[in-house]
Amino acid sequence: MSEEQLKVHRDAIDAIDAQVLALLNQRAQHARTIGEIKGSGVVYRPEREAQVLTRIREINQGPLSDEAAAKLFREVMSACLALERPLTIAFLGPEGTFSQAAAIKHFGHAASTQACASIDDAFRAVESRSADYVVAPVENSTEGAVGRTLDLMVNSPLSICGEVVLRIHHHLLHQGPDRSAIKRVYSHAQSLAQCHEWLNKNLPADVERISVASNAEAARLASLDITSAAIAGDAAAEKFGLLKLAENIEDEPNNTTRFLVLGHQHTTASGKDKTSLVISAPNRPGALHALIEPLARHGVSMTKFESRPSRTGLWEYLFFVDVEGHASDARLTAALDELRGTAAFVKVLGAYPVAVL
Ligand SMILES: O=C(O)C(=O)C[C@]1(C(=O)O)C=C[C@@H](O)C=C1
Repeated sequence: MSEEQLKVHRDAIDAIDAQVLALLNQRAQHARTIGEIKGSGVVYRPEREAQVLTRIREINQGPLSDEAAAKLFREVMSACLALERPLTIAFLGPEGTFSQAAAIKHFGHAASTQACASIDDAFRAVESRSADYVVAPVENSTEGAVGRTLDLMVNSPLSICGEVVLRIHHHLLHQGPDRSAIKRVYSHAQSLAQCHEWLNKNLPADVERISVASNAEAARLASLDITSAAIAGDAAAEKFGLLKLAENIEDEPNNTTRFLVLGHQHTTASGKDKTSLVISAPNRPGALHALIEPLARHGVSMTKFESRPSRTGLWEYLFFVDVEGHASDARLTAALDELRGTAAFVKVLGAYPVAVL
């Protein structure tokens, strides 16, 4: 292609960029006015964001993929929302964790992220209103439930207002290119478990595996010592300037973590929602069946069922249940009313849009 031909297309791109920018600023102006109408009310509207992103995917005609188009609009909405009021999102730190990556995936880059020392601290930051929302891991496709997040939700005044699904890729990170220098590998216990087979096959048996509070902490430790390596993701590799000696070492190629977004608001229906509940049954035969039966009878589909010891009585259990639909849907309201009559304890943890990205 000649320089002249390139110029024709670059001039066209310059002209289009000017139009796109003018339109984006018009959009931002509307968002700013919406912010004024909302006044001191809640600015972040997860149901509306889900509708905007879903519509973008539907009307996209390419050549951009639906995913790429939705990601661009994710950032556009993030910048528009920041004009109404910038948001602060608490996550399990330090900087560079998958929780931070999930927070940015969901809220875009215009939101500020606030690293917390534990999932408990991240909940507390929002409960005390020093942050607006918390993004907390709740389940991993290989390792199962994140018990601490489930336990915290039982007593927290916060409600779930969104979910984020993140593909997790782990890498072996090290300061230099020489794998034989490695005497120990640091990572979060869940990540060590998710890469267990790879470690068995690819590192000598005497290389110690040490679990630490987070993958980012593991990367920080590896950046201080040539005999240490870490298992962590891209963000941690970048932050601590480490080399990827092996990429995508997770045993399960579809390794995915689901995170929940919690805040002080109740989300209205978006058209494609989920509701999360925690319920407990009296300790007698058939009690569990009695809990589930009203859901089935009212045609409510369950997408998750997880049990946890209740911590209040020996051999008593709490059941974490996700169902399709919004808590305000007629079928769900009827099922919930019946459940409240039979279960020892029922709490709606939140009703929220199904993840679009
Ligand atoms: O529709 C709104 O309520 C807006 O504030 C606008 C907008 C957007 O940019 O589209 C921005 C933030 C909200 O979370 C949802 C949507």
